[in-house]
Amino acid sequence: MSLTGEDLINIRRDLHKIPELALKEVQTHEYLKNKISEFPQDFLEIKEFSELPTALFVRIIGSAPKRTIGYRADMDALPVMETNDLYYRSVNPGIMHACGHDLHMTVALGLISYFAENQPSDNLLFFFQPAEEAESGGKQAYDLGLFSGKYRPDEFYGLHDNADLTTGIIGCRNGTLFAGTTEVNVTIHGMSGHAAYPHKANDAVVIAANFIEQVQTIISRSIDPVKCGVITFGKLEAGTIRNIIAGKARIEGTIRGLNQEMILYIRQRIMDVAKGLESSFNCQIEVEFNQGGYYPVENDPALTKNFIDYMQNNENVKFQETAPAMTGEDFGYLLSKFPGTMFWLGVASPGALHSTDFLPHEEAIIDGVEAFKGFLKYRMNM
Ligand SMILES: CC(=O)N[C@@H](CCC[C@H](N)C(=O)O)C(=O)O
Repeated sequence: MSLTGEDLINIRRDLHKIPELALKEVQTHEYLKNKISEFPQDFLEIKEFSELPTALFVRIIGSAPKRTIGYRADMDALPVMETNDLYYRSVNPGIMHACGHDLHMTVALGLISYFAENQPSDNLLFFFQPAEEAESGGKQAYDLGLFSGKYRPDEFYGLHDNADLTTGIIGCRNGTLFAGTTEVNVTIHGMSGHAAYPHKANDAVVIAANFIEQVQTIISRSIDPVKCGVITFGKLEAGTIRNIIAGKARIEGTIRGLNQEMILYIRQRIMDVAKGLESSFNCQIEVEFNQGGYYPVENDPALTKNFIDYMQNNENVKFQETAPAMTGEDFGYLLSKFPGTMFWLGVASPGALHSTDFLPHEEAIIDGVEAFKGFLKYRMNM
């Protein structure tokens, strides 16, 4: 029997309890494997990879395949301390499914359980992907050659939950759905000293403060206001105690733009600011950039038109055309290799994505399974 709505909610709660960080999704991997082993196995294959041990492929062999349709569900959680008071709250302190990947995996399990019983006509490939929030697990899988031979999708789909959309709404747009991102790490080398003798030291905290302020003016003063860019520094570390001037500061952040040109422009301006501060503060500033697989998410024109047409014309689906978002996704890398579509699923959470009180409405899981199952059947003429 394919999974019921109640089964799906229980699965999501099980997964919610055991969040794991990027590339450490060991328990999650085991949980998924065990659950999938309970489904009929007649035309189902599970594939694991020693090169990317927490990843999992589930292939469902079609009855008369014309293509392989891929579906990606990300597995990792975030270093966030959950504040929701739930019986199924995270049991791993300081780690939380604050981006809804527990829900993404559950939707995939709902689809697998259905097609394990109702053989699809095309082949289906479900990719449980480690490391979406960091470390570019999708890119790693591609670069390791995992998508070769029978595991090569002809078209690829992926879903992300959306805290601001009404529960169950499917949101999508043709063209760019998500921004490209680049991680930026900055190390400022000043000179430590006694708090009472600033003239004999070079205060890395003051330099960091200037760096952050000046870099933020790139967005407000250097880029065309009708184009989008974001720079967020989410982590800042410096110093040891109040009365020692810090000799070193470390800043970690993320740059976002809806195209590569914007990302490269922001990178260049950050380097300009760093150079200027090196000379005005007589210090050294190291800047590292890492884009990994976080390319802009570009939905394929023809496949996405087909997807939107189906969702708009299906009376059981609530569809909304959405604007581009500045969230990032390494599914952008996979969509640069395989044509496909990424879409949103509304979960109406009171807390935002990545916040300690993110709390998606679980009924959305059933809506997500039904909407995408319907689309797959339509796509396969079933
Ligand atoms: C959907 C989502 O929240 N994705 C993350 C992706 C992070 C990419 C990279 N590690 C970075 O920080 O730039 C996001 O923060 O948008």
